[in-house]
Amino acid sequence: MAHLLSTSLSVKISSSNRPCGQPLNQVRTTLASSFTIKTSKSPFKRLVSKGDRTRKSCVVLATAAPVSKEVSANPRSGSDESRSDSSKPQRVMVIGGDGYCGWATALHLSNKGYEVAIVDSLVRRLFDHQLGLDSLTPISSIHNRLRCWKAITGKTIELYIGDICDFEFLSETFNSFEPDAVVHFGEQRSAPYSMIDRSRALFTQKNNVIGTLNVLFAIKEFREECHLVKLGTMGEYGTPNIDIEEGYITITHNGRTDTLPYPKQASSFYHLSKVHDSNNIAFTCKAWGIRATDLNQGVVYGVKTDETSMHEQLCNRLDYDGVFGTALNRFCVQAAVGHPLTVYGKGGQTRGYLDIRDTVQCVELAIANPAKPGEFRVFNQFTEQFSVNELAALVTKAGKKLGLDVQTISVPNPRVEAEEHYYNAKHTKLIELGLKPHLLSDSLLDSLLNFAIEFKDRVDTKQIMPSVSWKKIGVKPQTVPAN
Ligand SMILES: O=S([O-])[O-]
Repeated sequence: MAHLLSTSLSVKISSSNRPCGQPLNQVRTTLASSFTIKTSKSPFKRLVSKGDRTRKSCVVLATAAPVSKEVSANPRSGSDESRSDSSKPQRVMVIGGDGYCGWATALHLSNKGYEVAIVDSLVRRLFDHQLGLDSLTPISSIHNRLRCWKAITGKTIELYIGDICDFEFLSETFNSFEPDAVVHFGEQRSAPYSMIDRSRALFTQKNNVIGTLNVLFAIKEFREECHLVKLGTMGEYGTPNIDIEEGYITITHNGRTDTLPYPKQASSFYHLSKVHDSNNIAFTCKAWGIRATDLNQGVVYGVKTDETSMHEQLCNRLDYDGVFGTALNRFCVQAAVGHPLTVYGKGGQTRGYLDIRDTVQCVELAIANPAKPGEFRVFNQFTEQFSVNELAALVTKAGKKLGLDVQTISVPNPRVEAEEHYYNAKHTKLIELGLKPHLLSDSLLDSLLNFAIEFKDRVDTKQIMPSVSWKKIGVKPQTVPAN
């Protein structure tokens, strides 16, 4: 692969691409350590020729010259023979395509024959640097990932590096790529991160809400037929003492009946940002005729997909820390290194879960079956419900089979949440569209545990315990985790 790595790259860094007021020179320094950057103000020359389409020239160029020639030869080719319906979207912009779900999704869609562009500010990698965290798995730079993908499959994924909160950048990106669908993963996605301190709470809500608003305005202004597939969260609903419906509930009140948005009871500044997004999207569907699907996703586990397993440079990230790590992934890594599984409080917290292979399948299904103009669809995107105690028991059992001595401890719950509660959430709409779930099985747990064992020398056990308390959030900037 070495020959693929030597091309020099030009990247536009948007001046607003800075979390928590970080000075631009710090961003440059961080990024410059991994690849060459040209930061001249003059318009960047695209290396990717766009054939017969005239496009603005000042967005990104992270694609290498030899790749671009092939792109220009067939700018709108969707190579998947199974997708013959020309009304289906062909060009998909994956915002946040360098992240955990975004990367797996971008590769999956590219493999399925969609023309894919990744839009990402790379701020997720910066969070790791700032908080002293790291993925269990070594991950390649986005540029090397894309070169590797091209080398293996012959498929090009375009790359636009910048911040969607910068509307000028987003407009250029939209006009350059001309998406038929936008999959929006580009949000700060950690509840604990949003509860670290005031500046992270503000960053989360500004980044998420304004980013989504900009996407809505970009669709209205430049691509009104474009279908927005937005990653929401099951956490928007909270844990009500009644069944959770998919987005809407029909209520009879004082003799009158209406179907209304399902009540939202978010439990962190992050979850609240998703509620605000849902409201903004619903409103613009009504007011402007935007077509949108809100995917209220459950907790994602797993790491491998068909595509990310093709080469080590395509490997996805796997977070096990107390800020970004998700429950089952964290437990598997804890079991692999002999750390007791950290159950928060009583462990009766129940949520919907899904395998990352189902995340990519669900997004594809949503794109292939778009919402109608003006429709705001909501799908609950998970396949099974588990309590934290149930997950701990499953990991203990699977660990035993591999000869691991797995213990569980209850740690004081850093969150404010019900630890024992009713939970029954509907999740039929994606199944109706054809989702074939990968349910949590012994073999998946085996493979996740073996994966964690393979990389266990990379584990920094200081990252494992929760370090962010919902109650202790304050205005003073916090440095975490400093256990
Ligand atoms: O890449 S993310 O979603 O942590």
